[in-house]
Amino acid sequence: MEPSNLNKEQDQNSWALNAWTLLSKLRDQSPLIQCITNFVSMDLMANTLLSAGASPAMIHSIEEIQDFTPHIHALCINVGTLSPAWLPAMREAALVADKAGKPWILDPVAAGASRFRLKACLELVGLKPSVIRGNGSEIIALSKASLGATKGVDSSHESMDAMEAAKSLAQSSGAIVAVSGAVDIITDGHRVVGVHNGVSMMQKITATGCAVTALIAAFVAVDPLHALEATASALSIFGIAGEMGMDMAKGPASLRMHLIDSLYNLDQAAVSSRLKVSSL
Ligand SMILES: Nc1ncnc2c1ncn2[C@@H]1O[C@H](COP(=O)(O)OP(=O)(O)OP(=O)(O)O)[C@@H](O)[C@H]1O
Ligand SMILES: Cc1ncsc1CCO
Ligand SMILES: [Mg+2]
Repeated sequence: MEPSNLNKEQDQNSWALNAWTLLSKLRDQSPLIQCITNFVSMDLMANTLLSAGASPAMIHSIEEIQDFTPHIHALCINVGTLSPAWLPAMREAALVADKAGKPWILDPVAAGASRFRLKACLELVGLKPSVIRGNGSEIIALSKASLGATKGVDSSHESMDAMEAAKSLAQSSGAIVAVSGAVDIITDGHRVVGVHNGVSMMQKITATGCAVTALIAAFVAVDPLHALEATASALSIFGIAGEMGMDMAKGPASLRMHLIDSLYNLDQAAVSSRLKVSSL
């Protein structure tokens, strides 16, 4: 084998081992993940976290944050069905999590769809999320701080179109930035990693992006000092569950069910043989 191919294979093996180790830790530790999320995603997000081994809590009232948030292991904030009443609770939870040293992850759903949403997302970016995960259009809007040609919550860009936007957002915010798509891109502003798992039918199930953001929160909860690796691992594990689910599915509705079952049943052999991560 060519030395460069040998290096790639060793790299792949070490990514697979790391992803499996993190999933095993998650199953052992069952981290408590607070989710302040949109009405559409609550069910899929909670079930994704449960099937991976984490403990979800959809607690979003501002009255509960001072008591509850210090006890969590990570926080996921998703602006999907944002209204002015929700924003103070999001701010407060991000501040309390940060003060308690708990990682928090931002999903800037449809960031470029309106001025209200963009301003809210930019303000949340300023509250030091560990990771920002969006689709191509969301990351481009956030990085340029401008409204975009929008299809609402769906992306009108390929993830690769958002490569430079992702790097620049990571550098300006200090967060790890992940862009989902056919290839998921994960960057700290310097290093860029690509995850080549998943199936395109996942885009036909609403809130798969929201669900994988929450899964990233759970992975970062068990390895907070390596947020880039934890983020890439979560995206590859979710993608592998999608691939295995697709082998049994007849369409989006049954894929949703089989994806959750595959995530729950995932073993080391499947992770080792299917995981595809590369440096970009
Ligand atoms: N073409 C594709 N091929 C393989 N996997 C894909 C493809 N597009 C998206 N995915 C996977 O589907 C999941 C959701 O990504 P997507 O980019 O659709 O998020 P999103 O637009 O934020 O979704 P939502 O807003 O509905 O939550 C990710 O795990 C991603 O890797
Ligand atoms: C469809 C939809 N609308 C607002 S949030 C959401 C879920 C996917 O992001
Ligand atoms: Mg989304």
